[in-house]
Amino acid sequence: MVVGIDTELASLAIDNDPVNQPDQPVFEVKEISGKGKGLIARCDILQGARILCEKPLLIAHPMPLFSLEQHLAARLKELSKESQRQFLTLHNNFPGKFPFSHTFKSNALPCGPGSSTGGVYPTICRINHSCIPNSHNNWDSKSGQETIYAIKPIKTGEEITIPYNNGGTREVRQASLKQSFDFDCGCPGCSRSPSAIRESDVRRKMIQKLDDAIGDPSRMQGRPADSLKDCQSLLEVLEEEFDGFAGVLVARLYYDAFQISIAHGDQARASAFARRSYESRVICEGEDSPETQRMKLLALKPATHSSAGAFSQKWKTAITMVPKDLGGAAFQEWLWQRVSQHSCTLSDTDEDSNSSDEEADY
Ligand SMILES: C[S@@+](CC[C@H](N)C(=O)[O-])C[C@H]1O[C@@H](n2cnc3c(N)ncnc32)[C@H](O)[C@@H]1O
Repeated sequence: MVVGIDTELASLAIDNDPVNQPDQPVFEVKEISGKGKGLIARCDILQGARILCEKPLLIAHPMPLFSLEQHLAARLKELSKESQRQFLTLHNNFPGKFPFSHTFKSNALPCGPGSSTGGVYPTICRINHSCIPNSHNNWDSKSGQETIYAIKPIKTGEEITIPYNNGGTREVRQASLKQSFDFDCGCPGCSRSPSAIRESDVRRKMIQKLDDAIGDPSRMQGRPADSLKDCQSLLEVLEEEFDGFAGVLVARLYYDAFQISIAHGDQARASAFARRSYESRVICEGEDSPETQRMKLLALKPATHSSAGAFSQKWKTAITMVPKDLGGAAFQEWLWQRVSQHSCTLSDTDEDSNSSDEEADY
């Protein structure tokens, strides 16, 4: 059975409001062996719960060290005594000359993905890095705040962690953390046995390879079924490497699957992929984040996307064709149907770009 517009989604607003009361934080700041201070959960925290939300003490754009020192000194004077104390007691990896700049650099988080503007926060900057993080940090441009959401269930006593870098093999991650923050990562991912690290490195390389292939527009145009297959494979590798939900990486891959589908006219699957991206974003950033809301809108109206039908209409479906009565496994089968019809994988050689794609309406 198929039904019309997804009224369930239209009225859906997933509630993951703060678990955190000002007088009862769900974490405590503690000394952690080999890492300085860190945040430890004081109770079990549910996946998708908002752990913390803070305004920056200071923000700064990239500038030479000397100018940054002057800029920070001036801004610091404008802060309350308590905020000054909070900044001055943050970790400094490079003590000595330029204390304000080096404290800033040891702690700053980008104000949004890819932003060169950085911000420092009294408590969020106590959160240590993990290559297999259990939390996600996100800049909310509307409220001008950084938020931290639990992307996995966190047990009482467990450390709350976020990723400081973009991944890669252990060697690549260690080198980038050393260069940017001057520390040797001691997270669970980096402390695995040599054989487990080798296996992890193979997965990390596969993640990179699949990501590159998915982002290739000519492949998306000429061999969309293979691009979708790569999305499905990426999902599996991410789950294995990240011990379950891989956070925003999953939201992004569903958005890629959305784009592949909608560019070939498949509104039904595009809507279903956007919905999954929306649900993943809610876990990572909450219901009200702009990206979450964008995914929700695309799930409801996939044809409004700028690349709708841009490559072809050969997979054309109407949004009303999303099956409503299929259970988990059967829905999965329907969702990735175009993948299972085509056995080609990343390792296969390139063939005639359209040879594996059918001209059929579903
Ligand atoms: C933003 S601060 C985090 C809070 C810091 N631990 C503190 O005491 O305030 C970043 C610093 O914490 C330490 N750190 C963070 N993650 C770590 C990890 N995975 N392994 C070892 N040290 C880590 C490093 O010294 C790093 O430069």
